[in-house]
Amino acid sequence: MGGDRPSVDEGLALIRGNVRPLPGESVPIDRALGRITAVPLVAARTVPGFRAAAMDGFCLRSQNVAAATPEAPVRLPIAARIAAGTWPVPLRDGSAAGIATGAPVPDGADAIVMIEHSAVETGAAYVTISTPARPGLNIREIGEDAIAGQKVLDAGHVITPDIVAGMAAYGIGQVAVMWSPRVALVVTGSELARDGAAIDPSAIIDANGPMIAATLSSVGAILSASERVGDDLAMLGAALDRVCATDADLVVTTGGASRGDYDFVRQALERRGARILFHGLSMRPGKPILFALLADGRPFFGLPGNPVSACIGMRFFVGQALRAMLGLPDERGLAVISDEQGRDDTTLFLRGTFGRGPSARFETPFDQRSHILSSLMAADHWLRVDRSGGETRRLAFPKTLHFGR
Ligand SMILES: Nc1nc2c(c(=O)[nH]1)N[C@H]1C(S)=C(S)[C@@H](COP(=O)(O)OP(=O)(O)OC[C@H]3O[C@@H](n4cnc5c(N)ncnc54)[C@H](O)[C@@H]3O)O[C@H]1N2
Ligand code: MOO
Repeated sequence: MGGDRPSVDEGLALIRGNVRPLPGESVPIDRALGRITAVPLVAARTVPGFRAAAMDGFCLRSQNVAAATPEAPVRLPIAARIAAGTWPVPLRDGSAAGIATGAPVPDGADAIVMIEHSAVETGAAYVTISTPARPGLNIREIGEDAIAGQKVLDAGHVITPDIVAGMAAYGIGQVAVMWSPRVALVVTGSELARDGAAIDPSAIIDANGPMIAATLSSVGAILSASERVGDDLAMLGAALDRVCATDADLVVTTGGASRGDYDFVRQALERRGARILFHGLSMRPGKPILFALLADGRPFFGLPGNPVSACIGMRFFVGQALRAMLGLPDERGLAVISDEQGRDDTTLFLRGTFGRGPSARFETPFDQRSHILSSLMAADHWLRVDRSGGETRRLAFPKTLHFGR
């Protein structure tokens, strides 16, 4: 491969610029978890919808207890007991009503004194209040969380359990989400066996296929078609034709991305009229990655066969395409302090971990070769190091692809 490969940032920009967002669809709230909001969420209800008690205690008029102290408590008749889920009658001046957290505050009351600052007399007809209260004390005001019609979340958010809680509270029963991307996969390699059963001595077990399937499922994308082929141009071409005939939004291969005698991915693509946007990026590992648009415009990734390189391809580059499809912004790493010096004009992706010591340095004590999966399993973050023009940038990324913020 030539020495004039695009940089990682140029590659990411090419992906962003050539992958269109998918359409949206409407789903009920109980099927929304993990999906991505396609439009801003708007509250259907005002919350709180009424003035509500924030504490268990007594609602009253603050003026009536202005002089209350533990030494000189104020005695008030108990006019009612108000439970949550009931609608109270107005409170008469000079009286108090027992009230439960979440219950509507009656007209005429402007404060709630916590039960801890009260004593109910035998017979429960009177309460003594031993503290003054300011107007509004322990009352949740109407709409202080959200007003009906108000935007409560932007488009482009992964729906998490807390967002499900908000949607339920604000009366949003149905939500517009982005389609789940459908991905077709062709795993190439004559040496690949499916699992540990009776494999011949030169065979290895397919790691990339399961990794790709798992990555997709972890972000709510769908592995919609999957094939395995040996290193043979005709067989690869036929497999590509089959998966491209499906409704996949994106096609991925692993292996055969380099330039050896058995590396046919590029040839098979070119014969099918694909437009290669890059083949090789200035990075290590994962350098031979290929990104193309199929003749019909769908995006295609040829991931290198080395398992760590394939992981990087999925994590950062297929991940970028999925982000573009889902209307999500580019990912931003976290600037960290590390001893890694990088290499001029080559991005390094290093397996690492945040230091456990007080120095807060990012550490990279792992075997960084691209066939060593054990070190990738042990690491918890990627460190991306870019050095150019005397400047070094070090950014940490969570090891696993995710679309949260
Ligand atoms: N002369 C050159 N040789 C290589 C170059 C190069 O530039 N010039 N690049 C190296 C780099 S970097 C990488 S990465 C690999 C890319 O290889 P390919 O994409 O062509 O993949 P293969 O040759 O098929 O396999 C490479 C390696 O990975 C193993 N492999 C393949 N598929 C799987 C899988 N599904 N699960 C687990 N392991 C897999 C395969 O057995 C090989 O060991 O090329 C270098 N060579
Ligand atoms: O970059 Mo390859 O991806 O070194 O093994």
